[in-house]
Amino acid sequence: MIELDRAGRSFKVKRNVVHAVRDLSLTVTAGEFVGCLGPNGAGKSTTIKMLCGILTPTSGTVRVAGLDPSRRRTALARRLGVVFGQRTTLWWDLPLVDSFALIRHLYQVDRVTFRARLAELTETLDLGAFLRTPVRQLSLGQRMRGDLAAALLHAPDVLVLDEPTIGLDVVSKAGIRDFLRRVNAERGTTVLLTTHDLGDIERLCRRVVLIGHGRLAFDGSLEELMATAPGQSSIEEVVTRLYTAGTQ
Ligand SMILES: Nc1ncnc2c1ncn2[C@@H]1O[C@H](COP(=O)(O)OP(=O)(O)OP(=O)(O)O)[C@@H](O)[C@H]1O
Repeated sequence: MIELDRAGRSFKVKRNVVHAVRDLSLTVTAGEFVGCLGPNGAGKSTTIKMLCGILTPTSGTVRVAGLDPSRRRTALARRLGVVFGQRTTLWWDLPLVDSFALIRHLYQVDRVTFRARLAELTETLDLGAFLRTPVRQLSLGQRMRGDLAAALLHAPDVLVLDEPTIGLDVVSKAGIRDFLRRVNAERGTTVLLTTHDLGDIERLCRRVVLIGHGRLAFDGSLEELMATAPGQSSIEEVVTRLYTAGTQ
């Protein structure tokens, strides 16, 4: 469902070249739930942007649902849902429900299907109390639930999330995690998420990949991740050890 084959992305900054992602090969199959970790500046967001077609790789290839994201953005949009925790895709001044109506038009979802999906998402994400509130007046937790609904209204096969729980309180985080678990288990949606919150990884991800200096530094199960540092009992300790052992 997601394939990166020796993908790389560099940026020219004045006279220097920044290699944000280098030689990254990764395959995520349909129905997987994969968490992506890495220190600040490791290349996670750049990778996500290549998966969405926002950035074109400068080397290697990227495929999502069999499509080249940067060349087939419109076709890909029907198969892919994206949430950036730090930036909303909703219309700031419009009531949430109006953003959803615009998304229905953009993705050409028929009215009956749209109504059924919106009702389901409103219930599972508990959106009812603020559907008519302008997005700019929503709390961060409410806005994130709105963004998740917006990303799923067209029932994509793949959901890519860049720090979806950033800034949320423990109860909001638990709600979002529970929702994501259900989306993956019940709809079979493939999920790739980046996070700095190790609770997201522990509670959601069967597979963990770690990016350091733009390269793949680890790919395996949570148990295999823990086994990289025998004697360390918490995921925080294991990840700290990996980050300080050359991935940053
Ligand atoms: N548009 C750009 N121009 C120049 N350099 C960039 C650009 N985008 C990213 N970079 C650089 O690429 C590297 C990887 O950045 P990226 O945002 O992918 O990291 P990240 O793993 O998502 O970090 P964080 O966890 O802090 O969000 C960094 O050194 C960053 O400064």
